[in-house]
Amino acid sequence: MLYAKTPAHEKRRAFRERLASGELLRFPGAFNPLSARLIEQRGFEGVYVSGAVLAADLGLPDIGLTTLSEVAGRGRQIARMTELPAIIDADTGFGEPMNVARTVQELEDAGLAGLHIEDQVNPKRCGHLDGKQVVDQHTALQRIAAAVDARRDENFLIMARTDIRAVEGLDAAIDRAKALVDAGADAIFPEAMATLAEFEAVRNAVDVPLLANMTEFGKSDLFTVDQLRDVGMNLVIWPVSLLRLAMGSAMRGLDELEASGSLQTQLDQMQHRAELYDLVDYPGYNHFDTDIYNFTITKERP
Ligand SMILES: C[C@](O)(C(=O)O)[C@H](CC(=O)O)C(=O)O
Ligand SMILES: [Mg+2]
Repeated sequence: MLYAKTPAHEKRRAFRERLASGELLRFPGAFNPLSARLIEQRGFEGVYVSGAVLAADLGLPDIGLTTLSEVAGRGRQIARMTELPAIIDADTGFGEPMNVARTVQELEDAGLAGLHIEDQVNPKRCGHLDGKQVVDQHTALQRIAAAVDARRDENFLIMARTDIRAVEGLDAAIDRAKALVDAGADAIFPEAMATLAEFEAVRNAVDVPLLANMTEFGKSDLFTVDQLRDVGMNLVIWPVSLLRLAMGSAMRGLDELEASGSLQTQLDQMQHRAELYDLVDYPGYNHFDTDIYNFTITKERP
């Protein structure tokens, strides 16, 4: 009801404990607060808040146009809806190391369980596109050191993402991952790995938890959870997938509506009113006022 009950520090503590166990935790990307609830209801271990989705939601490309306030605001709306830990994409940290420090504190205050900061230059781009550029190692490490220094909850996860694989190759990615860990990163997000063997090579090089990005239409094949577990990954995200599914479904629905003038044939594609009301916990509001939930909804689709 209303919001999740688990306080942020407790979500972070439990998240760190699970991460330390070495298991693979699955974090689909929530494209809005309601979808975070769905991710929880469907049995996943956490929620990812994607920068690409945040930008796309506003009709913007993913090139660093969104502001820290927008990102923190959306992160807060999503994190408070679920008992699960939510980790958020902080892009390049919104500027210089001092901006990174402020970013960490804002996102901590917003109730997130952690974030990732990447080593791209500004303007950044999706990690699965060609033509990326990364900052020098010193700058990349400064960003992470500033992030680690700024957090107030030691369980707030500071993950370093490196985009260097697509620019300078796997050896450079391994070197940078090691340096980022030495700078204090709690976890590494090796972006745009081409094969499972590449994930495995990073696994063999560092001891901290590793994240695999299973974004569609990118540089990585869509490996299964079992395959990623076998090569020692600890977190997997499907950052934009729910938005892609929802928008694909919306496109087909609109085409049908435009063509036939009715959505009657689409009902079985839709979340039923009863499912929606269950997700937003209508019955729970009787706690305040028993006049609120005093109706029944038939679950059959006409
Ligand atoms: C993970 C990512 O940073 C995101 O913003 O969700 C993107 C995803 C995408 O654009 O497909 C990325 O750079 O991989
Ligand atoms: Mg991103």
